[in-house]
Amino acid sequence: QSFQCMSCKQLRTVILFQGKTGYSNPFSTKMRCCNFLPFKFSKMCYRMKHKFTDQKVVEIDQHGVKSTVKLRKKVFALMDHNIPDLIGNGSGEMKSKMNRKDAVDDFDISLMCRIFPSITLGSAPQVGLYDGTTAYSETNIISGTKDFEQHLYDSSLTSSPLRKDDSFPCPLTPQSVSSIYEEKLDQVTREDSQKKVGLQSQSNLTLNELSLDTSVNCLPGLTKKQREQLDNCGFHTLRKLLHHFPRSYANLQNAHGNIYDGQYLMFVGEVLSSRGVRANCSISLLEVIVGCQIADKESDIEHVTDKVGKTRTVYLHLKRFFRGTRFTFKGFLNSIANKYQVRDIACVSGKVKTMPAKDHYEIREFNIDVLEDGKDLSLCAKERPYCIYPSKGGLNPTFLRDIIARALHALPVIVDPIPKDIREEFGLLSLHDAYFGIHKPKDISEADLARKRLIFDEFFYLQLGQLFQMLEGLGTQVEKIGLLDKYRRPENNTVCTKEWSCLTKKVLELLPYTLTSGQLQAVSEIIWDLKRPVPMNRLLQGDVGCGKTIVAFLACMEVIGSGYQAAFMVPSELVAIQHYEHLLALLENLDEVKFKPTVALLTGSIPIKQSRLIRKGIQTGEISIVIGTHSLFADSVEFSALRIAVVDEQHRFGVIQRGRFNSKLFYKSSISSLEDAITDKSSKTDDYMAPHVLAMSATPIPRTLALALYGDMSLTQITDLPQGRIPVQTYAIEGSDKGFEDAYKMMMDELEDGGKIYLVYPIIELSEQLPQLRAASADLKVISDRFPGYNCGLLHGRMRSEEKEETLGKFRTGELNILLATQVIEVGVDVPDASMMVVMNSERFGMAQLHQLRGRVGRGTRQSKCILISSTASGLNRLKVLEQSSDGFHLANMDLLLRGPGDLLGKKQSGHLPEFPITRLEVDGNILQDAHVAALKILSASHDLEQFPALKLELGMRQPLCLLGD
Ligand SMILES: Nc1ncnc2c1ncn2[C@@H]1O[C@H](COP(=O)(O)OP(=O)(O)OP(=O)(O)O)[C@@H](O)[C@H]1O
Repeated sequence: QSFQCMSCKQLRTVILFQGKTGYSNPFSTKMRCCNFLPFKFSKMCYRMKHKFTDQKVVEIDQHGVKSTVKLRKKVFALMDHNIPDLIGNGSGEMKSKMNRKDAVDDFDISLMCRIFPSITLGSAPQVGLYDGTTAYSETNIISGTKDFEQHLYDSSLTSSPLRKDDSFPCPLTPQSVSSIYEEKLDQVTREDSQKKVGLQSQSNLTLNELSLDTSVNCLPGLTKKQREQLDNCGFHTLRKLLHHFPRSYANLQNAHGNIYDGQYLMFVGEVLSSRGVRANCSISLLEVIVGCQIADKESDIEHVTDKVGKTRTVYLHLKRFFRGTRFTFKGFLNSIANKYQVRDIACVSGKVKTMPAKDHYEIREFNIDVLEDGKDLSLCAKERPYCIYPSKGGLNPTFLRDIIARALHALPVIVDPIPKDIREEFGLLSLHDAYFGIHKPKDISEADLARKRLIFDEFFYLQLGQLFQMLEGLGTQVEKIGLLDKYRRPENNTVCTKEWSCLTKKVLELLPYTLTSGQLQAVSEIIWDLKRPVPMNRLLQGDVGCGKTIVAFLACMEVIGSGYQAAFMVPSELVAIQHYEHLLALLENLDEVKFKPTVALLTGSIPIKQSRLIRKGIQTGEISIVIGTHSLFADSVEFSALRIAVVDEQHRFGVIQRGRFNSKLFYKSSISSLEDAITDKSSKTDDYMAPHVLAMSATPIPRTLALALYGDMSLTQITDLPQGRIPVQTYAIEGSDKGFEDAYKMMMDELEDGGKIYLVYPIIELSEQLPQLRAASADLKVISDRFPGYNCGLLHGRMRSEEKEETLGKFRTGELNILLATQVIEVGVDVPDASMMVVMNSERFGMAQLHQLRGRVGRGTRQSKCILISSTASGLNRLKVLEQSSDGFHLANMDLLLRGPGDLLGKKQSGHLPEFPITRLEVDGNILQDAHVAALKILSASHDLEQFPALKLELGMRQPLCLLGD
């Protein structure tokens, strides 16, 4: 394509050059120039009637095109000459056409001019970069109905099954298309469903073909672009689409009567205006005004549309602000404003704020959904929930709603892998009905039932997967039946004290206190498990200081009493040493030497020679219980007859690691030397069994969460505290000068009263980056000076193990009165007479962490105090919750309700939490129990799920988490 004296190629080069070098934003301009401008210009060159263009180009050409400078000049010349003149010199007709929106023929130069800001239109000021680009951005947004209508229209020209009659093609309005489509689809679906029922009962093949995992491509009317977009957003299958659940349901009659400031309300009304306004150079605003008819009284709601009851109109001013220069361009403002057209019927929800004018309300944080069947205002009078979908990956909710509706229609009726009798027993909808109920509920109770069914599924497959995996790991049918039996009747799973081993009973007698009923129950449950030929996998939960350690010790004694070994793993060396000493002290009083188990300590800092000896002792069976840190995992540690592995503070080790003990199988070859001294040999028949695992957690988490997270484990909770414990008095104070003075005064009172104080710091050394944080070592002198006559010590993670132990020992014996420490003391440190804790910069700690820290005091019978100093006022509110309760379970439940499971468990731990797209663990816990029972029923009927092929298939599709470790 050439243009007289200047070839099209030359022209393109010129424009590209200009694009590359001439604009202030070269990147975006370059892209636009490359893609768009040359094409448009080449088209322009065709227009021979533009004589002026002709003339100019000839004139420009005389400059020659050899040097770059000349080339640039040429372009500028081209650009600087008014383009309307260029294209329409002498053609007033053309100019007037350009002003008429619909008159733009094959070449829209005005649009091009608006896109490229340096092209000026006459003497008009330059226009914004995004101005006029609405049309482009809009075409980028997938518009389901539009494309589908197009498809319908196209297919109507061919012999489409959806074609209504022979009068096609005719001008189709969106409404007519929509209704034709619905009508036809309903008809087709009904027929299809009937066919499918028959087919499904005939062959399995059909069942697979019609499964939920059919590709979305099976949906009618999808364009190629839509398919791609669905694919990019992860909607590959019908299941994926149907599992895009509504975010909420709009109750179409929510707002009525008086409306007050701050209420969260839902309205349905008509869009009266929508505009995008540029407030200043960097702030813009979208304002949509919606007029809604609301009933004056609740009883009048039904008559909103028939106007029988008393109604009034309220005006909602929806305002959304945008900050940033790029949001102030006209194109952007037009595009956002055009999303809502006058007379659209929209469902609006948000927090209302009264405006000075009567019945006018402002909503700044709002959701607005244009109703697809919005023309029917009578919707307002129907008790009909309206699904509000979240958008995903750029797909707008309206399109998603439409496509989900199509997926529903394509859904086979018999799609449910859960047997009918199980559904009936637990009052569940069929899966088909559940999908309809959740996406197209007739009323909210139907949506509720549907939700229940889908939540049930989430729990059920998780439980089924976990139990199935456990059963797979067992060798014999007897073991499998035993395991299922255990889960089925947990209340019977206890062994009374009389039946405990002699060693356990003797240790129990040595205790300076009596066990609480929670502790007794826990030991009985664990011993019941230990007596079984199936490896135990149990989680022992309890609040800080409830006495879990002794429960675990007794469990260890039980297996040692039967001639086996025990391993006790803790998260820090400090705690390992403490437990070691505690156990030695306890066993010291054991009279009969033959009963006395050999206790060893194995941590990373034990000299190599000594640790070699210990490992040998473990291997030969001389050592019956070893307490240590993660070094117990090392491959070099081989047990002679490991029967129980206690994993303390399991959240620190993660879920997978505990499985590693399973590889340390019991070997019969070398039998413990203790064996001869033992009388109880009851359970020594099973030679190659993985050890029992008892995991302990001092971070109480609600039962539902624990079951979801550790579904493969039995759960024991100690909910009581030893007698005489007085709740710790907690004070949250601001770290002002006065706050510190108050804290120091309380500390002085405590010291004078004979108490011991922990001072907890977030860091060891002062940090330049975080000057607001107080540091332990920097404060040592300050505190020593402040409390003359009292000894202060320092404890932190960078100290060597012996130093730490020495310091803690001094604090324990009372040589030190104040211990300045970091979080090292958070877990397991037990100094029963420590009576006060002051936490500096408490806002830096999580709630669970603070509760743990606080648990270091109040472990004796003395009234203890905990002062939480916050350096920010905002952090103080959060800390106030701790002031009100010292019950870990209560705090965990509160936390779960307020923050959800992710925040409660923390990033690392919640990573192990299975995904629950619809379940809210904080409120749906009750369904978990049903799901658990149902899973047991299924597995009891068929251990390998062979009788339930559909269930097995579904289980495979859902890929439950492997929680058992390696
Ligand atoms: N039944 C009881 N009566 C009185 N004191 C008890 C009882 N059980 C345990 N204790 C004592 O309570 C203190 C706390 O026990 P332990 O260290 O076992 O708690 P814990 O549950 O492990 O707490 P943490 O998770 O904070 O370590 C210990 O000093 C222990 O000796």
